[in-house]
Amino acid sequence: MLSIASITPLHVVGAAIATSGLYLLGRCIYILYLHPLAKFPGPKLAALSDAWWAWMFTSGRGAQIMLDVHRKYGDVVRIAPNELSFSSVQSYFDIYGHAGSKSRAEGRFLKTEFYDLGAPRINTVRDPVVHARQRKALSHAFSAKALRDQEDVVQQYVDLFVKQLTRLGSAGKKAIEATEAYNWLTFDIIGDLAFGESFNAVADAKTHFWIAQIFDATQYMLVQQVIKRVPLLKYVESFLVPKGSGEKLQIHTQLSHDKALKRMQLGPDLRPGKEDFFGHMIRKGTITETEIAAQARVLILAGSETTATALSAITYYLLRNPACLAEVQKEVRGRFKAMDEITGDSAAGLKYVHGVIEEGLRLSPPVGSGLPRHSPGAVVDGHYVPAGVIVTNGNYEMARDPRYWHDPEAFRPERWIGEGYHDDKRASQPFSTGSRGCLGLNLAYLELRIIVAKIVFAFDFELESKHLGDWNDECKLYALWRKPKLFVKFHPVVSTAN
Ligand code: HEM
Repeated sequence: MLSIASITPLHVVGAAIATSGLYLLGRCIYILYLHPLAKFPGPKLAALSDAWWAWMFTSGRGAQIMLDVHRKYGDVVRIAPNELSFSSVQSYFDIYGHAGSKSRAEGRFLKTEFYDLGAPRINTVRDPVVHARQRKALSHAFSAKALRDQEDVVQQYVDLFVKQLTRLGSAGKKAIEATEAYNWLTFDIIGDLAFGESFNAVADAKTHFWIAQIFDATQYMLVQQVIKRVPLLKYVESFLVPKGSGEKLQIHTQLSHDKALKRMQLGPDLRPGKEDFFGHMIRKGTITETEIAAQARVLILAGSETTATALSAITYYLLRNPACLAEVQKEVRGRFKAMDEITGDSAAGLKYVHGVIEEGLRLSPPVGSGLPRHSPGAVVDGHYVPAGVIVTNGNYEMARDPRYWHDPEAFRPERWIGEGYHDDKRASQPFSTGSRGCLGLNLAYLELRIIVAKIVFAFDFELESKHLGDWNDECKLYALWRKPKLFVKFHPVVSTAN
């Protein structure tokens, strides 16, 4: 027996270690066997600590890792002590579809604190009442009339883009890096609709300084969210974010304010009688310069990067599937005699183009991560999920699930035509669904249809990056997809001089 007098510092340290060890052991036993989520399968490390989730999220391979864990563990996987990932059509609609059908916050799956990224804006605001107000105010910019008005802007930049592809590519002799070129185009379109002035990226054939900040700035913001959940990562932050990305975020924020101020000064009617993103609110005096800056940043990123990512994937898949490229060329060139016949309406009738777009969005969804929500205490696909548990349902996994898709890894535009292969098309949700689903969906389809139809009409494509591996393996997911270089020769088949 030890007497008090004989207790040494070593004894104290030993006792402290033993107590901590017992506590940790007790906690592990609780988390693995007694916790309300203990019955759900998943990697043991994920159940024990947020570290597994942080690794998955910051690895650049998050989408593929989630695909693998669902293949291994099934439809419901515990990916953190207090988080479940689902992967079924039923769970997708249980989680994201709910919000649309309920008028009060109660019973809804609301966005989690992961979305707390500075001033609350349309895609990050968590309070459902504030969100509904913001969405209603912005919805004018996405009405059917606004969309018709916006088509002129889209057409103007697409036509310039087609000319630039001919010029820069010396009529097909030189390869063009398509992922960057698509960014010029989609950022110019959205920049014009948001700020009333182009970034001039297509005209200058150069990524605008403001846009160049976005990728690193977004990665930086997301890593800060991961650090909030796993504070120890602060010590290795420099390995998780590109150098200087914190400063880039500041520059980007400042530039947004400058552009927003200019937009306010331009007044409501940028193009008389035609809607842009903010004219309606400026006219009614319901938006301030700071709010324009915040919303514009979101709209520009949400509306450009996504569409450019879809176009890059579509181009890759067409080049890797020559029979599909020939089929889409046949459809477009058979339907139109001149470029100016290609409009939002006329392109909407192109079934194969529709299939090509949907298939690109299915195989390479531009929003690649699961969208986290808090369970209100509800049943998801037959499983009761206690209140406060974080849930996601990855679209990436669902869109490659053989239960829903015939030959899921294959690019088959024809699956979207008529009965197709009898796939369950609800299993591809690139725009999400419900009250937090994409507000710009119709604008995105308008752009994609016009751009795909026009470039297929105007050019034969030739892949210069011949050694590129599988597109999704080459892309890295850091909130946004960092895409590989995709060098393409665009051979003009019609005159694009005028
Ligand atoms: C292919 C193109 C696009 C894809 C795949 C896409 C996808 C998505 C997805 C998945 C969400 C839900 C995000 C979440 O829950 O966290 C979303 C939200 C949103 N998107 Fe898109 N998007 C695209 C284009 C656009 C365009 C062109 C705009 C307009 C400029 C836009 C504006 C928005 C807005 C404002 C939200 C937030 C909606 C809300 O929370 O009420 N998106 N988008």
